[in-house]
Amino acid sequence: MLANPKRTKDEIVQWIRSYFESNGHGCDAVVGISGGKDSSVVAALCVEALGKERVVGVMMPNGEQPDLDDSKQLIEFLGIRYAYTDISKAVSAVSDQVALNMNVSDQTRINLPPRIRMATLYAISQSLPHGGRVANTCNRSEDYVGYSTKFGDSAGDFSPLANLMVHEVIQIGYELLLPINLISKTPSDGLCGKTDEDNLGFTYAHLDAYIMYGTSGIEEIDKKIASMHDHNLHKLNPMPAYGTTIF
Ligand SMILES: Nc1ncnc2c1ncn2[C@@H]1O[C@H](COP(=O)(O)OP(=O)(O)OC[C@H]2O[C@@H]([n+]3cccc(C(=O)O)c3)[C@H](O)[C@@H]2O)[C@@H](O)[C@H]1O
Ligand SMILES: Nc1ncnc2c1ncn2[C@@H]1O[C@H](COP(=O)(O)OP(=O)(O)OP(=O)(O)O)[C@@H](O)[C@H]1O
Repeated sequence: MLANPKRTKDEIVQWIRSYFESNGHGCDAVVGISGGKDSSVVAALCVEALGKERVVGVMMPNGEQPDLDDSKQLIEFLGIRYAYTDISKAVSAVSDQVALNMNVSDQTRINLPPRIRMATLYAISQSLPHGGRVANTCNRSEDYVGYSTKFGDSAGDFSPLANLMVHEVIQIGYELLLPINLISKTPSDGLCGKTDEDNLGFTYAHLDAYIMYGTSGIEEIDKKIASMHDHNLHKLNPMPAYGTTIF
């Protein structure tokens, strides 16, 4: 629990400002807007840091998206510029070509859309007149167990929420006065139709308790979290490389 959400919010806003001063002077922040709390909070933080003129929200439905109105609501609420790109043709083009060679696995079906979204965000970012920097919207809880697609939604140029657990992101959302329906929405990856908590097999409350206190209070869940953490650390660590790298 953040002791002082306003202070943390102000610190992140300042951090985003400094990031852009040294890494993207004059360019725009590009945020994929799913209509969930993470992208809503990231977009709002960028607006506070850079001004609404320098934030571009990108809606990327994979065909029909039942909660598209939530993305539109956020974009309207913040008054930011936006782009709309239906990724379904790109997703099926890649998957159809793979299918000519082998069976397309469920793992591929789940992770291809976030990777196409990543490519889309960079395509938009690099086409902006003043250039852009792509926001990563992952939070600490998701990162802890690797609940993201490697080089998909785990990618980005800067990551404002990487050190905030889910319940802390919600606190920041309230601090930013974002619409309650977006902040309190049940998290889902929008990929397989299940909620995050169904997929994970534990709640974010369990996960955040484990991160804070070393236990969720349930031994079986603790083992699962520890195992996911170990198995997915490769998503956060730099890519192993042969030899000694000199930069
Ligand atoms: N030990 C290791 N060292 C280095 N690399 C390793 C590795 N093990 C796998 N890999 C590589 O990583 C790949 C697997 O990683 P990845 O492609 O990410 O796939 P994976 O971890 O299997 O799946 C991603 C999970 O994240 C969930 N997700 C995705 C996107 C957004 C959200 C959300 O709600 O925010 C959730 C999704 O539902 C799914 O459960 C393997 O194919 C392999 O290339
Ligand atoms: N349909 C979409 N349109 C635009 N961006 C998307 C879309 N789906 C996912 N994204 C981007 O990928 C990130 C991860 O999305 P995901 O749906 O997996 O949920 P999440 O981690 O719970 O995030 P959020 O709370 O923002 O929904 C989002 O924060 C957003 O930036």
